[in-house]
Amino acid sequence: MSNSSTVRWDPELIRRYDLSGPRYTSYPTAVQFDPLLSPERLIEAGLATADSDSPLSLYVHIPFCEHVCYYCACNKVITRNRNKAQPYLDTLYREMARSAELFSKGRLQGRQVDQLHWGGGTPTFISHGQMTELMSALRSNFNLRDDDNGDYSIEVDPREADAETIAVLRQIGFNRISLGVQDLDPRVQQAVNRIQPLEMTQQILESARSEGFRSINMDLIYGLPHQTPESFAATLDTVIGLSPDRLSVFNYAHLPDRFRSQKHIRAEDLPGPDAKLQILHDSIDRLLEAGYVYIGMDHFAKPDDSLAIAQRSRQLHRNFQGYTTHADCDLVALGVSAISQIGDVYFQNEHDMGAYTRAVESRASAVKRG
Ligand SMILES: C=Cc1c2[nH]c(c1C)Cc1[nH]c(c(CCC(=O)O)c1C)Cc1[nH]c(c(C)c1CCC(=O)O)Cc1[nH]c(c(C)c1C=C)C2
Ligand SMILES: C[C@H]1O[C@@H](n2cnc3c(N)ncnc32)[C@H](O)[C@@H]1O
Ligand code: MET
Ligand code: SF4
Repeated sequence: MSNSSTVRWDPELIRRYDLSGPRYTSYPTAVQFDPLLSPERLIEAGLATADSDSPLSLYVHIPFCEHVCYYCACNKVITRNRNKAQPYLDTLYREMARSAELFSKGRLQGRQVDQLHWGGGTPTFISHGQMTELMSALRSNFNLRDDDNGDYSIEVDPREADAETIAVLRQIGFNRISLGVQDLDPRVQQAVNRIQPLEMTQQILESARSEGFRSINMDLIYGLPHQTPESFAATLDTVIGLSPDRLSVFNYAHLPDRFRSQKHIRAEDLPGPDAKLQILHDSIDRLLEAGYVYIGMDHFAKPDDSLAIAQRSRQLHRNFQGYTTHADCDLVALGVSAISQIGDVYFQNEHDMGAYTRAVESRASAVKRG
């Protein structure tokens, strides 16, 4: 789409593609990984094609959540035991030192980190002290910017943060934030086990604004149990009233055999394909009317947001994490199940916490396949 003020809408086309296929959320799809290459050979191949001048993008995965949201398809560990965080961080530090040595030392010395993202799970599950220490460790291993000109973002669950958390995040160097909202309807929230009153989201949003975060994103999901075109329109109107800089509106992927907690969601409570299509259609119309620009896939942004500006100047790029204004970065990803991209090669870390920990303990790397 070159001209962002309108979206061409072709119901025929949509029906034709209303099939299950490999999901776009995960490019490359699993089949494109080659399990036969050893991790060492992979890393060599990536290093051989890596560009020594290109900036770096860093991703850190923090998998813990205190409560399970039934719909969730993310790689996470549900626990109330905060003592689990430190051993994981210790493993992460070990992996980090090795990754820095491989990808930011020697020939690749000093590559500037233009993009940093902490995702999860719930990154704010760890304590303020642990977050501060994690950022310091990243700074001492990689060349982080200190001029606030990088895109340094974090996923925040409003139920797991307060004004002080937001202040700490800003202080340690984050300038973008993404809030998980999903749906504001109490009935939907109940059905997905995620009770999050509007006031909670509002408070975190206000804190983020007053701390000077330059971009605030919110995640919504359509297709959740008990949603109707009317109920989702109400959620969307309230969200538009909150005026986030960006909005992600994800299509709920219901795969209960793969994501066990989705078995708590009854198929008969889900909106049917027609209702879902109506919700999507209404949402796009409503967002365009409210002045948002359609970036592509699930993403919308205000016209003055860097993604929208990049789209107009044709500088918009997509990697497997989503849209980005950074074309040329190699991506170094740390943590359980994280995926890196160095030169022409993708690497995936061990998915399972035990396997990840053992791999880092024995060889300081958890790359499983690429
Ligand atoms: C942070 C949350 C999410 C991530 N992925 C999804 C969410 C909500 C969505 C998702 N990811 C996968 C599926 C399954 C679909 C299927 O066809 O089976 C769904 C609904 C699987 C998946 N995700 C990634 C890969 C490579 C795969 C397929 C391979 C596999 O089975 O392991 C990559 C990936 N997942 C997330 C991110 C941020 C990401 C890329 C960096 C998290
Ligand atoms: C990272 C974001 O992924 C979205 N998310 C989590 N699980 C699913 C799913 N099964 N289908 C679609 N989106 C999902 C949430 O909106 C979360 O905030
Ligand atoms: N766990 C956070 C939330 O649900 C971030 C998005 S989901 C990985 O709000
Ligand atoms: S949506 Fe976020 S908070 Fe909920 S289970 Fe998934 S990762 Fe955890």
